[in-house]
Amino acid sequence: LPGAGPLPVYRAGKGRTELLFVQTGIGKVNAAIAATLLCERYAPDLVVNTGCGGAFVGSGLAVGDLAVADSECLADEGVQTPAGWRGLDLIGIPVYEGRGERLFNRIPLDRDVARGALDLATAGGFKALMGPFLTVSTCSGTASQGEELLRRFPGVCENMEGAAVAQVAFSHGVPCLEIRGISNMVEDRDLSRWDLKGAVSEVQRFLTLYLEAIADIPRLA
Ligand SMILES: O=C(O)c1cccc(C(=O)CC[C@H]2O[C@@H](n3cnc4c(=O)[nH]cnc43)[C@H](O)[C@@H]2O)c1
Repeated sequence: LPGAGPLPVYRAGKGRTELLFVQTGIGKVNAAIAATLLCERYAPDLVVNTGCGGAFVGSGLAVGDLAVADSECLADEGVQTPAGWRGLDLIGIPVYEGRGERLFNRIPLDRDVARGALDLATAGGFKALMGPFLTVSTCSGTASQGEELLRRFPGVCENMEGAAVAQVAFSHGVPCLEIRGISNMVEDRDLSRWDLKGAVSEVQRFLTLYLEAIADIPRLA
């Protein structure tokens, strides 16, 4: 299908449902480009954002679990003041303004869609939890950075794309689901404790089930 430059769009699906796939690449800019392309060119009924993420200690999540976002957050967009970090409300300029809403750091997601995905995951035997996600530009490689982020905002896991996709979908009025496999804990960086492949394959296993459930298509696998 027509993509944008190096960003191809793949189509799949049978019956009345069309599934479009884009690999965003890492970070908020790539994610926003991909989400904008999908929303502008294809007017989807739902955007699903997936990948892996790092779980905060104390969230109840462990490596290999699934995390469903009930909201997203631009967790490092703000001001470093002598008295500590402050969010965009200090500047007073929202990242989005429209439909009676002024969004600073927190980006809403569709709670019914999130709840539906969580219920399906739980019923399907996945270990899954729902909560707020934090999006960062710098992957937290220390436990103290994780604690700093949780002083700013509540969160169960961090990632590097979610708030961008959520903001683009929200501004287009398209519901958005974000679900990630947990690849690591937010702790002092130790790659021997990470499982990127396991996290991605677990969330892909769930999404196969999810797409069969929401779309009018025969079994995908
Ligand atoms: O620290 C490293 O050397 C390293 C090696 C491989 C991959 C990474 C990543 O940070 C993957 C980033 C990618 O995955 C998401 N992700 C996964 N865990 C985290 C995290 O703890 N904090 C933020 N993002 C994470 C993220 O959305 C990226 O797409 C690092």
